[in-house]
Amino acid sequence: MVESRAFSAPGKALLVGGYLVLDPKYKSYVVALSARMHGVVSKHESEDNHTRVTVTSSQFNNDSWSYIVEENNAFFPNSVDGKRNPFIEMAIFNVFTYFKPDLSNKLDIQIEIFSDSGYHSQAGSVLKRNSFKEFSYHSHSITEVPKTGLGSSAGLATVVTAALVSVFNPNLDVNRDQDLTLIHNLAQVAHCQAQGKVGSGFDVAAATFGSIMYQRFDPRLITDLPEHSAGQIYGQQLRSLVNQVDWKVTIERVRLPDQLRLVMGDVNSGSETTKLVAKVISWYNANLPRSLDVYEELNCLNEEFIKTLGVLNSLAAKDPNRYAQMMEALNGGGYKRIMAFSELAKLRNCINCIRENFRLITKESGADIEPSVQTELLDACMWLDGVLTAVLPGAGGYDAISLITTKDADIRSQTEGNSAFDAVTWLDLSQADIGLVEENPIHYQDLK
Ligand SMILES: Nc1ncnc2c1ncn2[C@@H]1O[C@H](COP(=O)(O)OP(=O)(O)OP(=O)(O)O)[C@@H](O)[C@H]1O
Ligand SMILES: C[C@@](O)(CCOP(=O)(O)O)CC(=O)O
Repeated sequence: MVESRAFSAPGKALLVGGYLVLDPKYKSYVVALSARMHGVVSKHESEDNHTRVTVTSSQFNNDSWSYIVEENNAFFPNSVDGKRNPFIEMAIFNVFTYFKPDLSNKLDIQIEIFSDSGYHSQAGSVLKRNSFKEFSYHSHSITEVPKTGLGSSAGLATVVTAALVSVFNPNLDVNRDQDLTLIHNLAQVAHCQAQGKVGSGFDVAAATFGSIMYQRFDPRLITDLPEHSAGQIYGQQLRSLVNQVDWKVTIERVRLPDQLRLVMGDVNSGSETTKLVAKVISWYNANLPRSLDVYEELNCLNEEFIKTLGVLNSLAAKDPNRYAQMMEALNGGGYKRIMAFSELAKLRNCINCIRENFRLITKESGADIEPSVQTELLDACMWLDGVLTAVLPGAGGYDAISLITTKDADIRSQTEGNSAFDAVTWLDLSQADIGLVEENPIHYQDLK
């Protein structure tokens, strides 16, 4: 019998810290989501004289990417049919290079990818399920299906990395921090190289560790690695970076306060983060020192927001009566009653001021971080019963919006038939703080 293993990793919403988190000195707050990316891996003896890795994503018009990997080609994956996926390629390259496996017995490694519905707009998809899981099947390839911005590429890089690590280290245990750190470091390198070295890595960190307060590592750790073609030298430096170097990254596990939850709404559009980042960086550089003042102010607001969530968290445990009154106020108590609670007022004021600063950057940089249609939508959300805050997560723009609401808030029924919310599809997902987990491979069989 062929032995399989399966892993899954969550999507993310960066609630505060967008853009600033690209600089290691600023903190961000990332919520991991119930929408997850899954990878099921099996290892066979190769039937020809090659080691092969084939990754299939049958949900997307039977997409598949097949690579031959050889030591004498410095483990650089060579596409069998010219079809390429940079995230998969860089995960294969870095895991093989790290383990430097003896490939005299040729392997045939197969990885099946499954992604939960929240990652992509669902128009025209068909559900297939078994008694454990259900997934949406699309008639188009992965690059043609609109995404919601939950970090599918980070999830993919993380599960493919975990799957391959499990092939070369059968004792892999994702409940051990040391093993998680190995996967995190390798997946960061792979994702960063595949993405063109622009991201802060918060998405890979959340895919691995779950909901976190995140401060990034120095980007030079990865950009200073030698060219891939450097072969052995690349391998030595990669192993040293992954095993020995202190990344000086802050990853502290967090959770939203009790009785609060995250609601995400897809606006069916999507934004290109790399283009937004390029515009913001050029605005920042052209407007120093004023732009630094804007960032410093944003940072104070972000820190205040993160701190106040912590205060709410302890209040829920220490003073449950007052906490219950706060939840009641949010559930339709009206503006005055909500703002009478200093912690709630603080959280709302922080978000209002953060949004104001991003509208200023939007105007001055030309990057659509909070375009006016989204301003109207977020403002409309703030009037709904049960809503504490409404933000554009991450890079902003036209990716899904994020609300923090009470657990009793019924956003769907309050917005149904209201033209202010015509553009929004509420996603069927919530926060789920856990990062990478091992799954049962049987749960992915016989989907109908
Ligand atoms: N289920 C999947 N199967 C195979 N490849 C996938 C899958 N999901 C995502 N990908 C890869 O990730 C790419 C999308 O990554 P991209 O970084 O643009 O979006 P994202 O990570 O979902 O969103 P964001 O960066 O806004 O959080 C796809 O083009 C594809 O290469
Ligand atoms: C703009 C940025 O800070 C956040 C991007 O977030 P998202 O991928 O749009 O959710 C970039 C990054 O941190 O990688």
